[in-house]
Amino acid sequence: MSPEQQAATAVNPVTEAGRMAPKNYDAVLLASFGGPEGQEDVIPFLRNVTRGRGIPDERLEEVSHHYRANGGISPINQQNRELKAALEAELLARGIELPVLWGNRNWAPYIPETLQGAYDAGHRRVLMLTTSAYSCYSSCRQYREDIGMALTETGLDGKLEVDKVRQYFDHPGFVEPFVEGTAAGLAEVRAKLAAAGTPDAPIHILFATHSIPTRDAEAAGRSEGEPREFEEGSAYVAQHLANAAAVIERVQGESGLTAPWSLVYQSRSGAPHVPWLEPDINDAIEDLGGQGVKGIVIVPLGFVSDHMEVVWDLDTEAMETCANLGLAATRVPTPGTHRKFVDGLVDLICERTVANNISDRPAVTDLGPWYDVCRPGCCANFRGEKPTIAGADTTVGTGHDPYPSGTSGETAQL
Ligand SMILES: CC1=C(CCC(=O)O)c2cc3nc(cc4[nH]c(cc5[nH]c(cc1n2)c(C)c5CCC(=O)O)c(CCC(=O)O)c4C)C(CCC(=O)O)=C3C
Ligand SMILES: [Fe+2]
Repeated sequence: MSPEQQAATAVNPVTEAGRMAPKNYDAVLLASFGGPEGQEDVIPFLRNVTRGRGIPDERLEEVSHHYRANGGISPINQQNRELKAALEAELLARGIELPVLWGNRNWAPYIPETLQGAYDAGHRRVLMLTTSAYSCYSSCRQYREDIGMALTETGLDGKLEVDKVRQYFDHPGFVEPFVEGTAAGLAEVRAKLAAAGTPDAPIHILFATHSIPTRDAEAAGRSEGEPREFEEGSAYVAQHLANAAAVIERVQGESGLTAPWSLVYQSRSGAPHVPWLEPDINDAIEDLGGQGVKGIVIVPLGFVSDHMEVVWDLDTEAMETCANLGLAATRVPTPGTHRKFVDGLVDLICERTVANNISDRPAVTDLGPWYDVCRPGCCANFRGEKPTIAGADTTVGTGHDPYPSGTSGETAQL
């Protein structure tokens, strides 16, 4: 460990394994992407999303139609209101007194306003839970930066402590809804093929996730100077592959159903000359059709709720590709507010809290359980470093942690 890292762990109660000792949090922050709630919101929302990200205007124009076709409304905000209510209900049922606050990256309620409101209401120690399960810049570091910048902007750095729940891609609460959905999806497509008089026709399972630039994929979940190697050179890809294999194994074990599978990508953005993860789901469907596959089960393994990227890119576009090729197809639900997912998220909160602490940290792949505190340099932002929380090398949020290393914070005063 470098002297800098040693200094960082001396002020952060973080163990070697990237764990943070349980604390007495006084609020949970449900942090999400945000989405437009009417036609007049579409363009301002897209500007917020793409600020400084080098997305061509043609792509924005195209994406605006996805929202416009839905009345200018993204389903994501309502889904988060429902998730917030479900989390509150489960916390209450377990007798845990933690309010759930909600803040978004790209639309109201915005994260800085939520944090200011939290502070004004007397909260001092907040645990952030995001609606992103995997490791990459967009799904992990960007949220850490959003908090880092919000604390700096509001002048709350050093006054309000914010930590983050680990990336939960392989938590059973996230995975099990996909297991149920995939088993049901396989049965459904098999039944459709049987009804068409081809009961034994081949089916293929496509695990779908968001494409990201290959440079971001390579930097995902990677610590500076760390020897850990990931499949296909990317923690983002490796996490999806391992999770898909875990889903397949469980589906077979529980239902006896199985089919060949592959990991595919969707929602590619950015300039055409910049390489992003491939293959695109629509290209994959065409290839499979050409190889004689007759049924497709789409599992949106990269996503937490049935938001626009799911209802447009999968339910509209990918399903249309299947229909054009005469393939029987279905799209499996995302975890959304599935009982097991909500329970799992509350378990993840309990991993971090002194009251109702859960010391067992389940993970269905051998990549996890992922880190509570990101290692130095993890998921690099190639456009320049920003203040971040929840990293071993960060200087905001927990950088001002008043607890000595390894203590629970139970008796500490703020
Ligand atoms: C990995 C990942 C997730 C999964 C993790 C997670 O769930 O968070 C995700 C989710 C989402 N992405 C969403 C929407 C958009 N993403 C965009 C652009 C981008 N996404 C990227 C990555 C991801 N995105 C990237 C690398 C870009 C390029 C710009 C940049 O480098 O930052 C754009 C701009 C237009 C375009 O280029 O498509 C939009 C509108 C919505 C909201 C949907 C709704 O409204 O219901 C959600 C949940
Ligand atoms: Fe996105």
